[in-house]
Formats: sequence, C-alpha cells, structure tokens
Amino acid sequence: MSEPRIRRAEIAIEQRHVDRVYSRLAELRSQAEAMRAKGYEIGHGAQREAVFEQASMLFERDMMVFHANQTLQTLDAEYEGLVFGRLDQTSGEKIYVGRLGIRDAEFDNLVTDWRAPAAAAFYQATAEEPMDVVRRRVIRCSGQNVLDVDDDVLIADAVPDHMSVVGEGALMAALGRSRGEKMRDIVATIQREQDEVIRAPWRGVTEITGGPGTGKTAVALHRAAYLLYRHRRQLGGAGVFVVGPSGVFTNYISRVLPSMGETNVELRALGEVLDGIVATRQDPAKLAAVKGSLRMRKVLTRAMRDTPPDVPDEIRIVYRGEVLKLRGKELEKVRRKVHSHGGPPNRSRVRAAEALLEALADKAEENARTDGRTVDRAELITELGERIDFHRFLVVWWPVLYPGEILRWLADPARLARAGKGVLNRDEVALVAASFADRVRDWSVADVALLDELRVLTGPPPKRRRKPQQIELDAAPPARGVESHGPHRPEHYDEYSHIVVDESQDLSPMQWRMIGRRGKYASWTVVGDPVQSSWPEPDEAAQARDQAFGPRTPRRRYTLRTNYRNSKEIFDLAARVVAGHAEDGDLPEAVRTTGLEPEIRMTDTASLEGSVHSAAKELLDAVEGTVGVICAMDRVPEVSGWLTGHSDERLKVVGSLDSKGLEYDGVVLVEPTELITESTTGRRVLYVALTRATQQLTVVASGREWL
Ligand SMILES: Nc1ncnc2c1ncn2[C@@H]1O[C@H](COP(=O)(O)OP(=O)(O)OP(=O)(O)O)[C@@H](O)[C@H]1O
Repeated sequence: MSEPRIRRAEIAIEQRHVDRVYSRLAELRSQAEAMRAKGYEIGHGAQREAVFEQASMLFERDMMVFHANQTLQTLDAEYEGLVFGRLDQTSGEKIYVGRLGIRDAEFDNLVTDWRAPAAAAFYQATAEEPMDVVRRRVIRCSGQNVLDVDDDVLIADAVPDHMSVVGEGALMAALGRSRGEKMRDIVATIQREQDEVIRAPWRGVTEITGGPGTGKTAVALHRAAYLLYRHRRQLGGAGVFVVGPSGVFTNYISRVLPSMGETNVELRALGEVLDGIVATRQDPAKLAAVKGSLRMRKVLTRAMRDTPPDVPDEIRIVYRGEVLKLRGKELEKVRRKVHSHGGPPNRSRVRAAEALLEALADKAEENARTDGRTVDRAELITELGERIDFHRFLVVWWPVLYPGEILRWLADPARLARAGKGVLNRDEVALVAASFADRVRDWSVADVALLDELRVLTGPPPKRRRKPQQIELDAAPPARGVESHGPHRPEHYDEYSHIVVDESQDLSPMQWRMIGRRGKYASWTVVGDPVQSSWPEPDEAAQARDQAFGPRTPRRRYTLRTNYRNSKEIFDLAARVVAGHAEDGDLPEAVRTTGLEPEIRMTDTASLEGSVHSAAKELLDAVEGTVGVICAMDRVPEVSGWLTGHSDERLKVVGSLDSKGLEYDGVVLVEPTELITESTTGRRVLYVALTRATQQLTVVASGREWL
C-alpha cells in the first residue's frame, strides 16, 4: 500500500476507537444529567417537609447536584481532543491516552488519563529506554473526527508484520501550527525533559529555569494539573495559586488549565494579588526599582507611625474645673510610645487611650505640684476614660489607618523624607513622592506590594457592624466549586497548598514578600529565566525569595534547554543581541528552522509610522495567526494610534515589559534601541521582545546601535 493509503487506513482504525469513546461519553453525560435532575427533585420535595428534614435533604440534594455538575463540567471541558495518544506495547497490549480516564460499561479502560502512572511511558519512553513501548502514536482530532496520526517507533525489532508506521514527528507539526490569542495545552506532545518536571514530587520547592520558549510556562501549568490529579487530597482543598507577571499574560494562559478540566486554581497577575485592587500600570523602571526594594519596609513602617495629617495637635480637657492640655510635641511623644510596643496601629487604640490618659494624669500631677496639691491618679484616669469628649478626641487623633491613605500621604516630599531618612536619597524621595502626587491615577503594579505590606503592618480595620444576614431557606445555595469563575476564598486568603510563580526572575523583593504571605503552608513551583530578568538587584530578590519559601524542603531544580517557540533564524538574532549579558549555557537551543531570516528594516524617525504600518500589514498577510507589535512602554499609545486603521483582530500592540511570556506568529519590533535605554536592564528586555515570534520577525529601526 502507498503511504497515503496506509495513513487513511490507520486514521480509520483510530476513528473507530474514538467513536466508541465519544458514545461512551454521551452515556456518561446522560447519566450525570439524570443524577442532577434527581437531585433537584429531592430539593423540590424538601420544600414541603419539616425544617429539620429539609436541611438534610437539601444537603443530599446539594451533594448530588454538585457531583453531577462537576462530572458534566469535566466531560465538557475535556471534550475537544479527548483522545490524543496510543501506545502499543511489546506484550501486544494497547493503551489509549487522553485528557481523562474513561472506562466502558464493563470497567475496561477505553482511555487512560495522561496523568495516571500507566500513561507515563507515553512521555518518557525513548528509543534508548523504550519502556516496553514498540510504537507511540499521536492522534490529532478536531471534535470527534480523527484528522491525522503520527508515529514513533521505539523498538524497531519488535514491530510485528501487521503494524504500520506513519508520519514524521507530531512535535514539529504542533510547533509549526499558527498561534491563537490564548495559549494551548501541550498534553499530546510533552517532551521527556518536560515530563520529568511535571511529575516531580509535590513537596518543597521545584525550580524550573530555562531560556525563552523552552516551555517553562506550559510545564508549570501542566504540573499544576498533574499535582491536583495525583494529590487532590493534599492540595485540592486549600487550592493552588498561579501568579503571572501581567493581566495580559494571565489572560493569555487562562485557557490551559480549564482545558484540562482544572477549575480549582486561582490565576492572578502581580497587580491583582491584593483583593479589591486591579493594577495594570507599570512604573518607569527606576521608580519601580525603588518601590520594589526591601528598603521600603522601613520607609512604610515609619510613614505609618508618623503623625497622620489633619489630626488635632492639641487636647484640652476640663477635669474638676481645671483645664488639662497636651500640645504638639507632647502628643507626638505619646504616639511614639504607643508605637514603640510594635503592635499594628489598628489594634492599638486601647493602648493609645491608656497612654493618653497617663500623659494627662502626668500633666495634672505636674500642675498640682506647683500648687502644692495632690491628685488621685487612678480616679482621674477612670473618670476621663469614660468621658465622651475624650473618646471623640481619641478617634480623630488615633484614626483607623488604611494602606492607600498612607501611601497617598507620601506624596508630601517632607513627610516621605522623614520616613525615608537614611534609607532613600534625595532623588529617590522626589521620584517616589511625585508618583503618589497624582491623585487621579490608579495604583501601579509595584504599589500593590506596598499596599499589601501596609495592610499587614496596620492590621485589619475594626469591622463595621452589619445587619444580621437573612437566611433564605428556600433559595438554593450555589454548590461550592461549581461556579464558572473559580473557587471562592475568604479575603486575603493565605492557606494555598501550592503556589506557582511564573516569570519569577522579575519579582521585586517586596513582591516576594507579598506572595510569601499567601504561601505560608504551601509547596512551590517557581519558573524563571535569569537572562530575561529586568530586576536590577538580583541578590536582594534572591534573599526575599528564600524568605518566602521559608524552611520548605527539599529544593529541586530543573533546566529546560530546547527552545520550542522561535525558529532557529529568529533565536540566533536574539542570542546575538544578548551576547555578553548571558553565559553561553544559559541560552537554549532552537530546533526548528523555517528558512525565513528576520528582517531588519532601516528607517528614519519621520518615516517610522509608515514603516511600522506596512511591516504590520505584511506580517498579517504572511502568517495565519497573531501579529504582535512590540515597542517601548512609553510609545504604546502612539503606536496604537498609528495602527488603528488595521481592523484585524489578530493584531496587538504591546509594551516591552508586558510582552513577557507572550508569543505571536509574527512580530514587528519598533525601535529596539528605545527598549535598551528605557531601563537599566534594557538589553535583556530587548532579548525578551526578540524572542516572542514563532515564525516571522521584522525589526523597524532608525539606528544600528542595538545590534
Ligand atoms: N512539548 C511541547 N509540545 C508542543 N508545544 C510546546 C511544547 N513545549 C513548548 N511548546 C510551545 O512552545 C511555546 C513556548 O512555551 P512557553 O511559553 O511555555 O515557554 P517559556 O519557557 O515559558 O517561554 P518564555 O520564557 O519566553 O516566556 C508555546 O507555544 C508552547 O505551547
């Protein structure tokens, strides 16, 4: 038989199995639907029963509906590409590998979950170590239709006469396909070195390093799915937290875990870690470096303890016909004394009241001494402590402190200089104060870590009294865990069982502290590439990172070395640009060639707009998937304006720092020299930008310095 006929015959064989799987899936679906309907029936019946019985029936109803919903949700999430692999073993046995395990009515395996130990050989077997696998087959489907198959023979001598072998490499085919707006999962083509990291033990700290495009993000997300499958009891309840650099990035990766049926994972950008705030604005690099440094702890502590603006600077209170007064300096001394105990100010009002009363008693004693009188100190303290005018003064003099308010105070350079004495230099004070001066601006990403630090330093504000909540007995409570927008957790939740940090090389020390607070009991997976780091103080960040991990052991480290994203032609240019800023061993090896060299288009400033416009148009015509136009952060609004004429949804304009972790089929890189000069680690930022393209890259530049 000719190769195309063999291929068609093999596709037909797999189609028969895939048909069996989907018809079994339809059966399971209708069983789950029937269970849900039965659950609701119990609920309806319950409305007519006594309250006690009602409660237990409601519980049963909720459990049934919850399980049925969960099954339906999983079945629907895994519907696309449900079966993707097949192993033929030396024993003659065959195993189908897929997104979830499915058995037929006789409990025989139709599909084995990719995370199950029985499926490990699909990823780990090689010709050197075949693990009893004769042929490994990747099956590519669209919906329920098998489109293609690709085989690897691992034990050539063991191939029986009737066994056909087709195709040449599912990986290369997958890498060559066009990219969409959202990242795809890679379950069908995970490579051995990646699989080892995905299946590494869950305890302790697992570090994944590697150059751009080596699949670090993909591996970390698949690891989260794997850990939840294998260790659901230990990790599922408290939950997994995934932190990425920006909202654009978390949106980009948001499809991967749900496509593997995982909804019990919270995905947040660094600007969204603190509940109630969504920050997307990036401070200029120099400012972000000051705000992110550990020195800010001292600055914030002092700022919080300083006298708040607008508090009264005198107390006058009449006690038994005599006016007792404490003025500015005396009041400041009392404030200092209260803070010297170190407790959070929002928990220290009672202590503040006591200290004020003591100071007033001292004052009364001082006055009395000059007149030769005596004062009953205890009586004075009790009497004044019950007075309404004393309490009115106390609440304004020792106000509840809110983190945002304290940061806004620091717009006053004199106040910031006091808080930053010996810690920040004059330029830094001016820079930081100016950034808080603009009240209309929302918080920046770097501010979020400062707000979180202050949240802990100030302590929780006293709770407002609320009306008791009405409990509606006949309203069906939503079953926990089945909402479409992920799990509900209490505010400022810090009990995650596993934390995944992506692009960790860019976390500032203050950001490490913020994430560390949420991982007090967690094991960690930390992903990064030191060569892509835009953080200027790596040692300080490493120290803060170690503190975040705490005593967690063991620590294991994996390095991924193959760049799956960029063509060799594109990566060679990126490697040239970063040469001298990275050790050779830190750069990955790109394995795919396209024959398309990146294009460097020289232009002058006046023609820049036209050149960018036409380069973007050409790439949109040339590639099937997305096109990213990457420029310096400051230029984003301008470049977006240039391209408003392009109505193609595949086109995106993105600032250099926001391009971290993303990828496009075609990239237009605007004025590379500006990326180098916009920060102290600019050459690395340029390296990141140059490694975003999977197929074609056009650099539009008015100079050659960057080369
Ligand atoms: N085994 C694989 N099979 C198919 N595609 C893969 C595989 N490994 C990685 N890829 C693809 O390579 C690209 C790069 O992966 P990913 O974004 O995870 O890399 P990264 O190391 O996080 O890169 P960066 O550091 O540049 O952000 C993605 O499109 C990913 O789907």
